[in-house]
Amino acid sequence: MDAVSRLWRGGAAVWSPARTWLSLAMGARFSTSLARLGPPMTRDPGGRGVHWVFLGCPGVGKGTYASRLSQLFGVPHISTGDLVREELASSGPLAQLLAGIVNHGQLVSDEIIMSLLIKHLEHGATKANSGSILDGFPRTIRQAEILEGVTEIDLVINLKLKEDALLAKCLGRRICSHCGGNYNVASVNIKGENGRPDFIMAPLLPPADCASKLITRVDDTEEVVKERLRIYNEMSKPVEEFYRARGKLLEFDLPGGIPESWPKLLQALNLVDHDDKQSASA
Ligand SMILES: Nc1ncnc2c1ncn2[C@@H]1O[C@H](COP(=O)(O)OP(=O)(O)O)[C@@H](O)[C@H]1O
Repeated sequence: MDAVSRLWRGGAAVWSPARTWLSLAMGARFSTSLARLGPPMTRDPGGRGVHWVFLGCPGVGKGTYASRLSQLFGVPHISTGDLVREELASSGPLAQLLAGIVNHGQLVSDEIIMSLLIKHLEHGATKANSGSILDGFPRTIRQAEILEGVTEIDLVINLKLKEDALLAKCLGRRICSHCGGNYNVASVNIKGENGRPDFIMAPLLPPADCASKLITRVDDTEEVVKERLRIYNEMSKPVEEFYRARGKLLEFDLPGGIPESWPKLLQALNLVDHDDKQSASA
């Protein structure tokens, strides 16, 4: 029996050690009651790091903003999409199975995602109570329930963009095969409707060193992106409601590219002073 099947053999008895692991690794605090959206920096006098989640459709920029915030707070950015791609690139036992799922825009099973997450946490990337910013997890109600059982999430940021912008952004996404840098060659310009301003997103072009080494994700084709969007609406949209009902969801409509959106996001999170201090000491 492989590790994933062993972990999940279908019953709570088998699942509970996995939950314990996850809770230890994520520094769970069952007793805290943080279901409010106050200024994040004043929320934690005890020194507990932020426990935040990024939700949003494919291509919305979860990775970009989660990574920036994790640097700001000094907590790990955990992207399940990255964990899946790492496993795919390895010659591990799951690689072939994952390729068939991811390359068709489907979701990996909750069981496999949990096993990848636990494997990542076991390798010590996240220290107890240090906090983390999760990106791309949870993506199903089941994942959200599991997470709720093991750690207290303080805030869930739901990034939003119009569907035509999402599609253009996914199709324009490029990664430097050498340094791993993320770029976007799409130039998005969508006419505003009903008196709304036009939506403009400038390309994020690579430096000369990376320009000849760009690759496109296999799942960033038009057909697969449309399927990922459909799956998001079916499986992941309910997760928004899950957190909305708990008073933890912060909706954030991206006003444009990173230069316009980042300062507005910091404002929405009440983090402007914090970023100023960090920039000043950089
Ligand atoms: N929490 C998850 N549950 C199930 N599948 C996941 C999860 N996170 C990532 N994946 C798989 O990895 C792929 C890439 O994830 P990600 O990089 O987060 O993509 P996206 O740009 O679609 O948000 C997804 O399409 C899905 O197949």
